[in-house]
Amino acid sequence: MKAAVLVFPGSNCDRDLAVAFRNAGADVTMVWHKDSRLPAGTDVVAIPGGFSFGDYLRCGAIAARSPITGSVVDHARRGGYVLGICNGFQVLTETGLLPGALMRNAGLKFLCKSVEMVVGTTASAFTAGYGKGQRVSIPIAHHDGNYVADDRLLARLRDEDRVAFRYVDNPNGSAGDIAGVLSENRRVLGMMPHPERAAEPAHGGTDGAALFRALTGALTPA
Ligand SMILES: NC(=O)CC[C@H](N)C(=O)O
Repeated sequence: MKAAVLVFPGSNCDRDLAVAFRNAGADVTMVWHKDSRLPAGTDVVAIPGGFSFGDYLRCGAIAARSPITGSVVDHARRGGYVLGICNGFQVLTETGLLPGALMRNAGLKFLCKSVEMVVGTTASAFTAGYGKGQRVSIPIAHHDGNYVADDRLLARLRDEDRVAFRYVDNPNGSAGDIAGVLSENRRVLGMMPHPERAAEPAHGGTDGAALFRALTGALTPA
């Protein structure tokens, strides 16, 4: 399975994300945002956390207009997989690949801690390694993680079983306690918590590793 990890000026979780994918058995290529094409045969595009372009304008807004992003949108429209974590989730809402928006945390503070989440659905290549309703503990580190969606969108996400993760104790004001959402075809996932920061025992927790294992396993030919 081939993963392309994007790197923007200000990305700071790109190498951790690459390590998590490699440990799961993926073949990883780092891709600078000024490239306009993804490596041939890319199965998954991974958009890492950080502060792309210093979070100017809105988090992820400038990265959503980088040369590589057009190829990411094409990849997703062709049915390719995309994983956006934290700033990556913000980029995905800014491109329109995922609905809703990420606004300032309700408490207006940067939050950096581990949070409990519940797995909302196992019906995706990202979440198939968990049990439905399973509780996982994964770190967050953001100031704009407040997921905003109107009632219609919330009902739609719920009816289509697209809420991948929910906070147990909502840290940032997110609508519907949503911590991660899937696209309509279930191949694009955006999530605020960082599974790559809970992927090996030295991190203090390994609940994030199942995501990388499940995704890599699902896309690796037998
Ligand atoms: N860790 C991150 O990706 C941070 C995301 C974003 N820049 C924020 O603080 O909201």
